[in-house]
Amino acid sequence: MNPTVLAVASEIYPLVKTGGLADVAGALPLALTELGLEVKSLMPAYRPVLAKLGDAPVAEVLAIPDLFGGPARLLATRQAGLDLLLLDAPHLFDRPGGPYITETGQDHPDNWARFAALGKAAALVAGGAVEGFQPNILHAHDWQAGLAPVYLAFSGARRVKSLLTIHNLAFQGAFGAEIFPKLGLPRTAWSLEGVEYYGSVGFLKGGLHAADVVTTVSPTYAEEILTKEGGMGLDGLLHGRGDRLVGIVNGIDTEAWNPATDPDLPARFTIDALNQRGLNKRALEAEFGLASDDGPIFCVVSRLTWQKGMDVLAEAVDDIVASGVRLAIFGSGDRMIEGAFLAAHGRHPQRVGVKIGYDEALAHRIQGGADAILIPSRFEPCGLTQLCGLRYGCVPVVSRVGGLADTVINANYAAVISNVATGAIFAPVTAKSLHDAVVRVAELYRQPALWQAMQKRGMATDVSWTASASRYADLYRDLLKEEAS
Ligand SMILES: Nc1ncnc2c1ncn2[C@@H]1O[C@H](COP(=O)(O)OP(=O)(O)O[C@H]2O[C@H](CO)[C@@H](O)[C@H](O)[C@H]2O)[C@@H](O)[C@H]1O
Repeated sequence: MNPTVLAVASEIYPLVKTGGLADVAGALPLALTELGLEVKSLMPAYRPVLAKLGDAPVAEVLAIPDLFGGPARLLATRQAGLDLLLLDAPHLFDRPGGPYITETGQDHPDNWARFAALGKAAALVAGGAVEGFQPNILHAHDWQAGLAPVYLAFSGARRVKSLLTIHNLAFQGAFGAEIFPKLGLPRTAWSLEGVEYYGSVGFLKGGLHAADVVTTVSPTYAEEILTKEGGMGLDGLLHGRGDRLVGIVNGIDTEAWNPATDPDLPARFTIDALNQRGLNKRALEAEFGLASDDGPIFCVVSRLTWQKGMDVLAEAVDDIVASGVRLAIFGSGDRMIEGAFLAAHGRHPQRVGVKIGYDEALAHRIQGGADAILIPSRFEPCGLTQLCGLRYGCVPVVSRVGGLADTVINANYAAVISNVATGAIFAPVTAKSLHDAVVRVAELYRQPALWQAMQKRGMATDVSWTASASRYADLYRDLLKEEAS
């Protein structure tokens, strides 16, 4: 049986994005479609999403008279090659602020209802509520879609198999027990096998139990979340899933991230015309106000948070500068960390360039001009920026965690002499070991033949979705076979 997939996510690039989840939810369906699968993606019709639709034809395909306190409908449309179902529920989604937080940075107080509504709508679609579309696979992403497999399981629609993908176990969607009666789930769902989680309602927890298969975004992260340190309280449950927990690394959209055609780059380049990259580096120096010299520029494109180890980088900045390299730091997040980087810029105006903000085009210009990208994450389910770095000849320097360890080949002695290294891996995540890694990589940079070979190997690495999308398709097929047998 060919899989027909309903993908459910709270953010999808290019419609709305707060992080890597949106990239995956935007790119995986396209890769699956290339493999011949039918995929529709369900997401909330946030105010800016509706504003972005422009002239695209939109059809109402389902009316839901009361969905958590107001009327809702599903709108079918196409955007950026994606077949979309938008959950239009104005009382939940037509408001200012981001997908999860208000304009003043607080969680929307009714997030439980907003994302329960997403899960409920997904189960309705899986149950055949949209004429002409009967999925046999429901693929939910992260806690915001965590209740989709739960509603599905309790709806009795056993013909549809479900997967839940964990993009980040740190976000679990836990809410007070008082919301349970409002979820419309049977009483039996208030249990260890249901949504009950240490006396509260756990959206992710419920989904991890209810889904037929749980996946996460790299094999190493799939192992890490089985440990006490990495499991964030869910390791016991995940252990219980046995071989129903699978790690599949992410890819990136290699059309959007193509240095040969990238409209955002001052100079486009290829493996065979790598010297063109130098123009981007000069432009980057100018953009970040860095002194021009023949040493390397290490960059950051990241949420500036504890997860990403950005506080550790802030601690290491002075030593890194003392070793002769320059830094171009871009991102936003934790105010303290932003402040620490701005202060470092104050101390070393021409050695540390800092920009606070969010800008896709600038992310491309940085990856296309810097020599190396620093990713000192404390944990990293997969990571996408190291994949972009590989593709753009921006050598990744990463901590040995999660998907970072799975996608970069460390330039240790053996890897260097056998010509397989694509970057550098360090551990533990401390200022000292990060600094040591920077020094080690800067030494490699000073050996141009070796360095260029490493850049080229990175650029030749397959970071597309092709292989991973096939693995998801195989998983779907295996699940459907179980159903048939
Ligand atoms: N200031 C800025 N301006 C422009 N673009 C910026 C930016 N800061 C970050 N980005 C972009 O946002 C994305 C972030 O990707 P990450 O893999 O770091 O995801 P994140 O930690 O959000 O998500 C979680 O989900 C993803 C997807 O599964 C996992 O890879 C990851 O490990 C997990 O933590 C990248 O596309 C990056 O280029």
